[in-house]
Amino acid sequence: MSFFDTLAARIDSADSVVSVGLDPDPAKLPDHLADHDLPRWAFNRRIIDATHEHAACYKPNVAFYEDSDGWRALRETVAYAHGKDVPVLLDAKRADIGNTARQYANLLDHADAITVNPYLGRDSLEPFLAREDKGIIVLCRTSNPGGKDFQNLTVGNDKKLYEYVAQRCSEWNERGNVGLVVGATAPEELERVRELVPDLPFLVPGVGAQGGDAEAAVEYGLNADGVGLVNSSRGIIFAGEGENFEAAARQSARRLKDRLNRYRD
Ligand SMILES: O=C(O)c1cc(=O)[nH]c(=O)n1[C@@H]1O[C@H](COP(=O)(O)O)[C@@H](O)[C@H]1O
Repeated sequence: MSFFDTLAARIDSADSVVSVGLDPDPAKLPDHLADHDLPRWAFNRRIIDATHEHAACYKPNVAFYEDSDGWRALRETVAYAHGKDVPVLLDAKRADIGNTARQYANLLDHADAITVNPYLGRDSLEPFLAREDKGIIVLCRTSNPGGKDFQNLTVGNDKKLYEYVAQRCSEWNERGNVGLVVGATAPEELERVRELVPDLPFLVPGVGAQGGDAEAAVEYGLNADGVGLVNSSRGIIFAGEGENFEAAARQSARRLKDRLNRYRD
């Protein structure tokens, strides 16, 4: 089964397009988890318990796990999410020259989908694109303020770089496994990318802590089949503090789900 078929089924069963970002910043973890063998895993387990019924997907960003305990915490987290029937999108933003990219693509042995960056070109993505059953989600127009520095430059005669990226990715979607990252903080670009590539599912980060446009995220982030994801990380996992942080996370995930569902067909 392809990643997007799995995701479509999950969106349907959870009635949700919420991607819960698992970015367990060690500086923000509740004190009572500090003595745990793997505090990030202890935190994620509680977050997953609290939010899984509202989650279409979990999106751990590997930046929060790139140390020896972190990789262990990530492995436990992925297995636990799968145990709740929720797919996992590894936010790694990788790509490199061919032989290195082949190694990076092995990350997909541990997850259902991955984010990659397109700036080294087609061959740098090929080892990822070859994984037919996995989702390959390519950065197109990112949500950060500097997203416009390069991505909005006009290249060639009349197109923005992010527009080229969208069109190339659509051509590279020979196996039906490609999606795009387009931030909710750039609603005009989001609308434009949807116009250019009507069929690709988008991962739309930037709602919640970054203040992006939730309505645009749903209107343009989902394809005609209603497949796509709207991610919030800090806005959900750090909604509360202290011993009862899970309750606030649950409420925040449910609220985001309900809010986004108001804009779904
Ligand atoms: O690829 C991403 O997920 C991503 C792309 C982008 O343009 N902007 C963006 O914020 N993200 C990621 O989405 C998450 C957003 O986190 P919050 O701002 O806490 O909701 C982080 O893991 C970011 O790295």
